[in-house]
Amino acid sequence: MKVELIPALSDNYMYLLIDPDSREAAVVDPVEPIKVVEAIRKHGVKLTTVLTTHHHWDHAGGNEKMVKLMPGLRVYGADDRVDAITKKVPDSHNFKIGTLHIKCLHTPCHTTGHVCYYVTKENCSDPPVVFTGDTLFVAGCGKFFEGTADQMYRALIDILGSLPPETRVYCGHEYTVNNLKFARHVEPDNKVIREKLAWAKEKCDKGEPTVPSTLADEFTFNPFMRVKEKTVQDHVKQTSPVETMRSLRKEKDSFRVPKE
Ligand SMILES: C[C@@H](O)C(=O)SC[C@H](NC(=O)CC[C@H](N)C(=O)O)C(=O)NCC(=O)O
Repeated sequence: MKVELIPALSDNYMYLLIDPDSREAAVVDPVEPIKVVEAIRKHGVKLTTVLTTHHHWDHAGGNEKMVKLMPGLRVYGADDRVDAITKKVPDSHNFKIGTLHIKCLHTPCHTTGHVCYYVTKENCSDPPVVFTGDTLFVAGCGKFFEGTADQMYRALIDILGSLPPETRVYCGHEYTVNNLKFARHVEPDNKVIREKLAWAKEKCDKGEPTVPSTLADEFTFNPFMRVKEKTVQDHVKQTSPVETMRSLRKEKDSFRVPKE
């Protein structure tokens, strides 16, 4: 399978997901539809589907225009607030884009109707991919606008954390440098965080994306995926992983990112 990353707005990512066998494609969170149409033309694929992670304008705000530009598109989401939605998916709902299998994973917390899309292809050596919207970022997670620490723990650790470790993570925003500065504040002695931060700064200086990461890597540098680690728990003076999640989010909500 192929994933084309399309930058949008100031720090959002849209993704074109292509099944190379059927040339059928889906787009994730097409907030700038004209850019999506250009990408479809470039790849010569047939766009059939919009995958919406959640209802926020910077993710679902292009759906109406996308459907006007390409009538007949199926628009998936898990929230009645998603613009132009045609299919409200239950948790674990499965469907296909050509020969690609898509599994909808409900991850309520950033918004109540947030959904991640997990994609696999049979008899294919490519690793699986997951589109995580504003649930999981590289080295961070979304704010708990409509949910709780228990829900984010379930989303990050129980649901996303039990996918295969090699799964590629495609998230909704480029926040990696700021997230890693917070991660370094939480675990100043974690060498992996410092190395990833140096790498991410270099990528951003060159105008290149830091996406995708892998789930295995997230467990090494993402404080919100590391809530079972003693170093992270000690930082927030907690001993339970869920309380650690709650304290980390509270601290990050008011964290002043150092300039450097
Ligand atoms: C409503 C819509 O705009 C969002 O929810 S965006 C996701 C949100 N982002 C921010 O609050 C801005 C972050 C800042 N620009 C940065 O670079 O970090 C969010 O959930 N962010 C997660 C976080 O940890 O800040």
